[in-house]
Amino acid sequence: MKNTHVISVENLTKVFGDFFAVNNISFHVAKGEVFGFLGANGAGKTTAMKMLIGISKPTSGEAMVAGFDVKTHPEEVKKNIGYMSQRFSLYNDLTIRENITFFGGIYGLKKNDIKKKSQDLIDELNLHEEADKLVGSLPLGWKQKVAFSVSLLHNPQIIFLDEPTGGVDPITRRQFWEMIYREADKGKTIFVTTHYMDEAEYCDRVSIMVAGKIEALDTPKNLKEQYNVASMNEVFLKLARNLE
Ligand SMILES: Nc1ncnc2c1ncn2[C@@H]1O[C@H](COP(=O)(O)OP(=O)(O)OP(=O)(O)O)[C@@H](O)[C@H]1O
Repeated sequence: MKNTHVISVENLTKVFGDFFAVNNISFHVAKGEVFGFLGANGAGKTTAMKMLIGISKPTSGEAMVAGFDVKTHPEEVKKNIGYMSQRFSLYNDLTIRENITFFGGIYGLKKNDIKKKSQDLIDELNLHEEADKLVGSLPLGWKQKVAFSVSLLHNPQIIFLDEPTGGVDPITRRQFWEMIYREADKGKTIFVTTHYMDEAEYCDRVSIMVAGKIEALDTPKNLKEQYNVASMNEVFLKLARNLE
């Protein structure tokens, strides 16, 4: 049963000057859940995510991530999570194998462990021909798949993905989501932001942020029923329109 909360957020708020970028949000995410974190541009998703990964101090409120308080134990939070941002890419001038070795070192893995993990990753992604090519020569979709695998090298409990598939073609996006499901099946928790509404349909639950607040949070099925529409895209549009 998915009943253990690995992310617990209570009244989390971030204020810049007198602007509430994140305004009193509360939610829980269960172990093994694929949790979609949606919102229009500027809704506050990245600001919220930065607090959850321990790199931005909340103005007020609480967040426990992987068993640690983001305010008092941000370093422990970082050790227990993986993070991949849309703009994070690997080093273009290193090969795939060199990137894995480099990031494995940063994550503090032992030499033998890095060797084994790089081989596993190359096998899993079927990258035998590309492993010793410069990452810069790979298509974006491949880079993002490798970046996702690299964010898992230190075996984190939770993986935060900030628009991981932005600009990636639909087939590669589908493959990326297959990777996400594989990790969720292994008990990893996935916290993912996306602008693609087909991807929102793949999440176990989805929250929708509007102007710093969570306006809706439920399974895609329940949200569609609640708003009496056929797709998550329409749910999203209804919520965004309500604001206007
Ligand atoms: N360091 C900062 N100082 C002042 N304002 C900020 C800062 N960081 C973010 N903001 C503002 O907070 C609001 C929310 O930004 P945020 O990046 O969290 O939105 P988002 O939902 O992630 O949007 P996007 O989908 O475009 O990434 C925006 O109005 C942004 O300008």
